Amino acid sequence: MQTETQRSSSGNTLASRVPRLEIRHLVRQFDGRPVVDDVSLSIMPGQVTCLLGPSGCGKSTTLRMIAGVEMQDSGEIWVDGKLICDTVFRVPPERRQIGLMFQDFALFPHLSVAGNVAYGLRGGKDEKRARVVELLERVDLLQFIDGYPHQLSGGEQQRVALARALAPRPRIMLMDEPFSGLDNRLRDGIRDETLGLLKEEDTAVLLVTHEPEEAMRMADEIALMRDGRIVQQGAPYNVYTRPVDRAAVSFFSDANVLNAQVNGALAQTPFGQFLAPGVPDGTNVDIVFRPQHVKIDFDRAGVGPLPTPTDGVAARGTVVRARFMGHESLVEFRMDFDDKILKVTVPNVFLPAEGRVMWLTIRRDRCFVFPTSR
Ligand SMILES: Nc1ncnc2c1ncn2[C@@H]1O[C@H](COP(=O)(O)OP(=O)(O)OP(=O)(O)O)[C@@H](O)[C@H]1O
Repeated sequence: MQTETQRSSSGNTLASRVPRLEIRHLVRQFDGRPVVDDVSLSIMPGQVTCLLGPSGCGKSTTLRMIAGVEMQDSGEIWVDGKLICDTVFRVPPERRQIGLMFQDFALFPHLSVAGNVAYGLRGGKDEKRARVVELLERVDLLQFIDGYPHQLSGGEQQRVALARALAPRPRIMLMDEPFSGLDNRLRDGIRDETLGLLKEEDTAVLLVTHEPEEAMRMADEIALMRDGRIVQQGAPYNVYTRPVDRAAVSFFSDANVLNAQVNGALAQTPFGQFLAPGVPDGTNVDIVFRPQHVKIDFDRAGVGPLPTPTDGVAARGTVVRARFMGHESLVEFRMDFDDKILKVTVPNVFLPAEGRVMWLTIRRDRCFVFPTSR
């Protein structure tokens, strides 16, 4: 039975609350191994969700099931409140109104730019031509309308591919590492341009990437995937600042780890005590913090800074290496208390000499305490 929401015309408030794309409990196994394991997510019109995770975690397989070129073992795919695929019913890929943009976007070499963009379009000649012109104008390539792919640079070809994917006004765009073939200089501009166009068209976007920076730059929401499962989902800021576990911290940046044991809901370390509320006595925990959240202080005749509530106790270390990284400096310390290396980043240029003794404190509000999983 149709719901009120499904019947309402697109654009009104009722319809806009229905996810453009919703996948429910998708599972896909290969050789008895689940590579996509109970994945669910929903994306609203005009929203960009990034499926982010390391190589082999099941991102592309998820995308292929949504596109309809791979069948799930179980689970459902819904578009605009209508079921398009479960294990018995299946709308074929060409009728799903889903656009695809992959890394090897392969324009047809024998077709002109106009021919490429018009490829998936239906309708009369004039109507098609008007849409091609409109899109080439928007990607700023109208002057190449009668040119051929081999006459264009990589970035220009990518923009033609974007115009081709957008031409039939797909409701959903699936993108699999679409920018990884481009050099850094071009990439940022094309990413922003692509995002602008997709938002204007109110397309729901699922972008697959293994690069956290790309996900942070593009996504309204990040779904962090590992071993076939979504382990965390939310706005980039939340995923970055409230990671679910140690691996989630490390996926976004370098991470330092202190090991400690909990006693009376406190973990005792050379940097002072850390709260571990609700963690039973005797539990081993990892105290995880990013290099940018360590403060460096000078040694004053063997004495460091006094303890403070925000930064805890200072611990002493010796510089083993300092490197200028462009917008920051990375300094590595060998700590007196365990002989292990801690990484610290400092804005701009800070390059203390190797062998110099200094004192480190950690911003306690930026530390994460997780039970050790080993
Ligand atoms: N047709 C297939 N037959 C057997 N195994 C497969 C098949 N397709 C994918 N796999 C396996 O499933 C796992 C997930 O692959 P998938 O391509 O979805 O990962 P991914 O996260 O997209 O990785 P990448 O970022 O490297 O593309 C991998 O171990 C892969 O080898």
